[in-house]
Amino acid sequence: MNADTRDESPAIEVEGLVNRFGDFLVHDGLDLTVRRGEIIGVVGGSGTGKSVLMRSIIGLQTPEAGRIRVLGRNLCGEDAETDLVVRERWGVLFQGGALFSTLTVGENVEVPLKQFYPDLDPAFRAEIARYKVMLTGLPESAVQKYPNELSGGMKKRAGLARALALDPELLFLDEPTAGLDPIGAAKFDRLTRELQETLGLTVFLITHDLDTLYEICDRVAVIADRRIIAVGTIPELIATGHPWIEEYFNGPRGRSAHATHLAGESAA
Ligand SMILES: Nc1ncnc2c1ncn2[C@@H]1O[C@H](COP(=O)(O)OP(=O)(O)OP(=O)(O)O)[C@@H](O)[C@H]1O
Repeated sequence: MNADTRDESPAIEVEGLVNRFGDFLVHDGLDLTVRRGEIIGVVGGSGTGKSVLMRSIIGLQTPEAGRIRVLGRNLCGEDAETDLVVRERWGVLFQGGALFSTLTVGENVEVPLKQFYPDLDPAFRAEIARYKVMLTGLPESAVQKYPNELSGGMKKRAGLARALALDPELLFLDEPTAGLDPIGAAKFDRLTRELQETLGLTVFLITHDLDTLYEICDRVAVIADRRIIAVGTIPELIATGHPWIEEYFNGPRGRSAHATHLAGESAA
């Protein structure tokens, strides 16, 4: 365990974030703190800037203004550090998996290993990749398969294996259950929770999936009006009385997800 891991500072701190595309202001003074070791769900209407927020945090989008600290390092703002070693400490599962179609699953998982550890023995690198693939519940045979030979759920797992390649402390998941059937989605939720617990991960999870929010998120952050308007447990969010939050969680789908969650709790 290194010094930064023992550091008790939040996993992610975003302050005063501003993002704009032309005249379109996406974020205007957005603040968010993610605690170490939590699964935080990020929700909001379509186009409210959830993915742009994630892209800002992982350095794929340069904000117009604001400060971003990840695992105690300043990534953005006047005092930004240029040493980007922190990038090794997170893994990202993009929407759709974003796998390289011409590489096998194993080779896809090897990509970050090659990038960050170019001198690693190829056989050892392949062995790490195989282990990561199996960690996500895929059969060993999946290592040699190409993305177009996999189902949607398997592709997500393969993308997750690649996100775990560097033993990250922080995992970013952008709509991981989108496009999965309800059983596949529930399995993926359980996998996320198991990995978070066993590997001690902090998880930043963008989702529209109410079941995911109820089943595995410790807290939920809501984006509306270009900011995070509330962060908390689902009961805490509902208690804010904000009309969008009220409609989101107390609408038919929200009530159904809550009922499923309660049924699962009483069966356990
Ligand atoms: N590179 C870009 N250039 C121009 N506009 C962009 C760019 N990236 C995002 N946007 C716009 O910023 C807004 C926020 O996009 P973003 O993808 O973050 O939304 P989102 O909340 O993740 O939406 P969804 O839930 O539909 O995935 C959208 O209106 C989008 O069209």
